[in-house]
Amino acid sequence: MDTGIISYSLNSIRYYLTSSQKYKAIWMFGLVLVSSFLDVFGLAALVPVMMVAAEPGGVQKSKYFSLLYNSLNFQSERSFLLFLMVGILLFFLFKNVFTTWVNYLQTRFTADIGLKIIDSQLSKYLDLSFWKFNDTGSSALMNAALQVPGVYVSGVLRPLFIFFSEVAVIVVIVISIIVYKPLLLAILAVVLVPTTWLMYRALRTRTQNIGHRINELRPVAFSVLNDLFVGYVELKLANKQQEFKRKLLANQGELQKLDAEGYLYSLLPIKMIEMVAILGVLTIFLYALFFSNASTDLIALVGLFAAAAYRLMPSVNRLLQSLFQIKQAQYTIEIISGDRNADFYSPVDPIQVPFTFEKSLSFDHITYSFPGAAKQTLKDISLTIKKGEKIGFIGSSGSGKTTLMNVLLRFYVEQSGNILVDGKPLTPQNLVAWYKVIGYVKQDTFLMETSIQDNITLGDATVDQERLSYAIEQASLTSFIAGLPEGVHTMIGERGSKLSGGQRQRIGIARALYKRTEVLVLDEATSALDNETEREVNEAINKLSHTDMTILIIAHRITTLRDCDQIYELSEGEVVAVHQYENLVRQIVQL
Ligand SMILES: Nc1ncnc2c1ncn2[C@@H]1O[C@H](COP(=O)(O)OP(=O)(O)OP(=O)(O)O)[C@@H](O)[C@H]1O
Repeated sequence: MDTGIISYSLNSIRYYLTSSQKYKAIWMFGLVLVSSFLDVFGLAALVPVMMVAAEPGGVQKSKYFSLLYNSLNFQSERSFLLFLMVGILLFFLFKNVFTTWVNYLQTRFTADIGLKIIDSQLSKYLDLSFWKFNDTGSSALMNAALQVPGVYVSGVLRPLFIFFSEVAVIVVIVISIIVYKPLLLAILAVVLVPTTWLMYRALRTRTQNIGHRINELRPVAFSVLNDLFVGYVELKLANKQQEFKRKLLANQGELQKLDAEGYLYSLLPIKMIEMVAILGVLTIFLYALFFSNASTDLIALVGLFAAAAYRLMPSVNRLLQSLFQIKQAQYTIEIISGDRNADFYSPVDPIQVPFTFEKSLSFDHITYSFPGAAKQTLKDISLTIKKGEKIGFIGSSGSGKTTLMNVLLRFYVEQSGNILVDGKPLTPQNLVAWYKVIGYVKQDTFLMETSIQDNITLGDATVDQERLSYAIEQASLTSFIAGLPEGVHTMIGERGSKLSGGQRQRIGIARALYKRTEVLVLDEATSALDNETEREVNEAINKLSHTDMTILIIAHRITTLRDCDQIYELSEGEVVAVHQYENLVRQIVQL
């Protein structure tokens, strides 16, 4: 009917199936067919048995039943009927056990594919280049990684099975009608095919649009909900919670409406088909009534038409419903097979070479501009840092400090120039080795809702206790942790809600130390830290100054840079000055 959407769906699955799974899919489809036939056969067998049972002496009148009766040597009609009833009961029992088993296998199979798609989606998104990752946003990614594969399984895979099994059932019915009465098929085709086709044409675009709109609305819901709960404090203080709640409710209201509309469309086909079938019956009747030469054959034909249409209708209905379901979930196919543009990804190169950092680290004529940006964010930056040095970076907001560090961390890749480690450029082939060397403590340290220990070790199953104690000590966390009832096993709350700002940053520092970071990038918090927090963080940085760690600090307060060997000042993506701490302080005092 619409080979487009069906072949599109099949192609999307093929990508995820191993060759053994492809065979399994065919085998599964065979089983689904058998269960559909059992369903049809069960109902078809019931009617003649009931008719024979209802009529005394009916067994002998029927050619097939009398044959069976005689060949099995039955002595009374009553025991034969009992035999038939038991047979039917056993058949239905078998049929239902069998179809349940097939349903189970089918759901297991589709769930396996669903899991594979989630896996592949996650791998895809974990390889996203950082700018594309930021561009897409976490709400959309969360939706595309979990929700979309779920909808794909229920909205594409399962309906595909239904579609094919109904096609097979319809084909069998049609063949039987051709054998039995070809004229009937012609009438059925004239009545049912255009209706079904028009019905599908009328609703398919609408249904597809509903799917797309639902897909637009879902990430927005995640995002607003996230704002509502993460921004609990700020939104409450600003008296904005109700406004955000209204936004979420408006979003959910539209979603519910679309859901209802989609549901309504799925109910329409059967009603329309029924109307047309009735119209067909009435037309033949009217023809018989008004053209008196119409034979009794015609009346019989009406009966047959009604019976055949009655059996075909549910199948055609399920077929249409499955197509609509796939149309509504078509966006999931677009998402899981889309975004394969190589520019969006920076996967880790499978060939990795070992690498050491012994002497120096250089930014060598680094230039970077964000995709689509008119201006360069970093303009020809060159500077060299010796191993073990502590280097500060200052400059007004937006001058490019974080971007420069992101190039060093390889989240952004320079358009020209190189990052040189001991004179050798960083390439995709030494990225894994580089990530072992470098650590990053962000302004808003990433914290998990777990214990202090798990936050420092990032959930290491076997913890190196000595390294952990060293990291805690160097990050000035010893006395704080000692004062906690459960020590390092104390839970820190969601995103570290039970910790102070300084404690959070120091956990980040401890994490870098536990990892045996050799080059640490420290982005000092811009948010107004109170004096105590500032003292705590400075104390930790101070301690680090006496290690052989190379430290690059983006500072917003001059005092943080007391132990720095050099301080680079950036302005509009360029290094405009290099300072020593004392000179800098003197300059500021003079100002
Ligand atoms: N993902 C991005 N896409 C486009 N432009 C960006 C992106 N991230 C940052 N920029 C722009 O690049 C410039 C440098 O930003 P950057 O974050 O490096 O500044 P910064 O010196 O670290 O500022 P701050 O001290 O406020 O953190 C800014 O003009 C910023 O708007």
